[in-house]
Amino acid sequence: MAADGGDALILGGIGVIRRGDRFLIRRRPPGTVYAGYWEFPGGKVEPGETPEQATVRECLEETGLAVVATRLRSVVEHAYPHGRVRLHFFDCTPADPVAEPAPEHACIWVPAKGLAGYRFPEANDAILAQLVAESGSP
Ligand SMILES: Nc1nc2c([nH]c(=O)n2[C@H]2C[C@H](O)[C@@H](COP(=O)(O)OP(=O)(O)OP(=O)(O)O)O2)c(=O)[nH]1
Repeated sequence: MAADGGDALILGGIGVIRRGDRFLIRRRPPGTVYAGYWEFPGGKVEPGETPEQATVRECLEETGLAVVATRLRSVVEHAYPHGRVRLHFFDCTPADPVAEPAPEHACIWVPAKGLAGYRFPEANDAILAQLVAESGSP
């Protein structure tokens, strides 16, 4: 982050949580970079964690849902004004097939085709296009 110097690489673990044909997204809270944008749950990798462990931890913290990371979808590097990020996007499924996110987290389930209606940080562009392509929409 910036406090470490502008050149520090921010390592992130992000969960692309899918149930059926829908994905779980949340609005970034006030006071964070890209506040008000939508995102996949996730966050910074802490010392001693793998990106996968960080993904599972952050998904639980930010949604209340325990998830299982099933596949590393991609690693995306992007230079933002606030710093360079390297984001590990993991495909995830909720550990409990009927559990719902805790209401206080204000998460929503959105089908792939609906994701274009939400504003995400730029590093997500390729992933969002992939999800739409995989959904088989015309
Ligand atoms: N969580 C998440 N972060 C994303 C996405 N796309 C994207 O570019 N980012 C960026 C924003 C941040 O620079 C970085 C993740 O940081 P974050 O601010 O969410 O991490 P955090 O929750 O650990 O943050 P904090 O505790 O320090 O506030 O990744 C996304 O889909 N989800």
